[in-house]
Amino acid sequence: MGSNVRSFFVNHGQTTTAADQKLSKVGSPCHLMPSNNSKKRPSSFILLIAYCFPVSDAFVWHSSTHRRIAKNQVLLYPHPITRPSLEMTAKDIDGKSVAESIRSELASKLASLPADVTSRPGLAVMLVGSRKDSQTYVRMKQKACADCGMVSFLEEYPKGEDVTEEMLLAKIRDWNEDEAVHGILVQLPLPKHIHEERILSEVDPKKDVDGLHPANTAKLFSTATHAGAVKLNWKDFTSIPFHIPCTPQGCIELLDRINDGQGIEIEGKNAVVIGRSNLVGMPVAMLLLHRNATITIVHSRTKNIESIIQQADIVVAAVGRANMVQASWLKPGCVVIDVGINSVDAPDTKRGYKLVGDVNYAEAKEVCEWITPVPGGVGPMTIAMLLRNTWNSWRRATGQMEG
Ligand SMILES: Nc1nc(=O)c2c([nH]1)NC[C@@H]1CN(c3ccc(C(=O)N[C@@H](CCC(=O)O)C(=O)O)cc3)C=[N+]21
Repeated sequence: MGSNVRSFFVNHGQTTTAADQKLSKVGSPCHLMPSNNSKKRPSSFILLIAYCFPVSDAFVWHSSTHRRIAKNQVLLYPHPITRPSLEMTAKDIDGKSVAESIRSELASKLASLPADVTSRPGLAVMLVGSRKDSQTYVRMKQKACADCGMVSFLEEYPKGEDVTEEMLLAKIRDWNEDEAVHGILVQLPLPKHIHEERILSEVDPKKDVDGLHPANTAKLFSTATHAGAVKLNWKDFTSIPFHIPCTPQGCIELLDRINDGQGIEIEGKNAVVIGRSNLVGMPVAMLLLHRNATITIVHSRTKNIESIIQQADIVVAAVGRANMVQASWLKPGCVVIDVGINSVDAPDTKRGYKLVGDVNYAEAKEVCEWITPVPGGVGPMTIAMLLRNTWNSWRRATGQMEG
């Protein structure tokens, strides 16, 4: 095999042409090797084909089984021998246990406060309407607070349709003044007749533990330092003197903690974010940018979405469409952070539904190196980051932390 040879194809007719086109789109030069002329094929190659091997950054596409290959799709498949660091099946990123350790760290910090510090971090949650999922999330947040020794306050407006913006604004002003409240969270979505941005803008930015106030968003989307001459340290969220949305923070925290706490290098990597919401897509792209990744945001109007994702070292999926991202869209060895929480019917389960991500997990696991499961991935991190934001807010308010 010459070192200039980067990709091989075994010709299996039409599909090879599709593969060829797709690979050239990805920018990988390919060499066709006709399989209908078996005499020309070195015998060792047959074994290699069976493994679908890459030679450094080159790939042989295994088409003979047609197993994971849908019409017009190419599967780029890593070989374990030529890439020793790559295992055939991805490792799960255990968000649940990372979140648990963050929560217990917070709990022990709170438990070991000096006796004269009697104040405790307080989180106020506003729940408007009677969505079942929102109720569940709010309950989880309150329990998380109690578990680690924080105080929580709940203001519920079950009849969402009767609520006026003025009522909500008045409550938020109360909380802004209340010294026992260090974090304010308005559970989203709000009923249609309520102007979401108007409500979120009323929250004191210092208490905006969701990081959704325009003042906090602006700081996240800026390259200014905000800390006088001191450069912000994007590797330590606790040192950042404003609030950052919880789910995006959780995504980065996971990237930093995988691989037995060593994390993976973000700098210089191609990161593709799928989705552009205020809550996740846009802020997570900014966080990746601050960590010197090259970012691309793809969305419903993006052309050639698959070939863009195929170039990603890091994929963050945050669209809310069950199993949208297929294994064939992923570059072998990439890291997948699946933010999607979609419920799909599952009549044989107790709840009658189950949660799945935006990524086709079972298939993707065979291609990428690391992947977050759903549930048990990003979800629990969101809550852990909310607690940490509330803790930081309290420390700043009580003069225990600069900034
Ligand atoms: N202002 C605001 N802030 C939010 O942070 C916010 C919001 N609105 N609206 C809705 C989304 C959703 N969200 C989740 C939090 C935890 C899990 C979570 O812990 N999920 C578990 C499973 C939970 C289950 O089994 O139902 C998991 O993924 O393992 C999921 C989703 C916060 N959100």
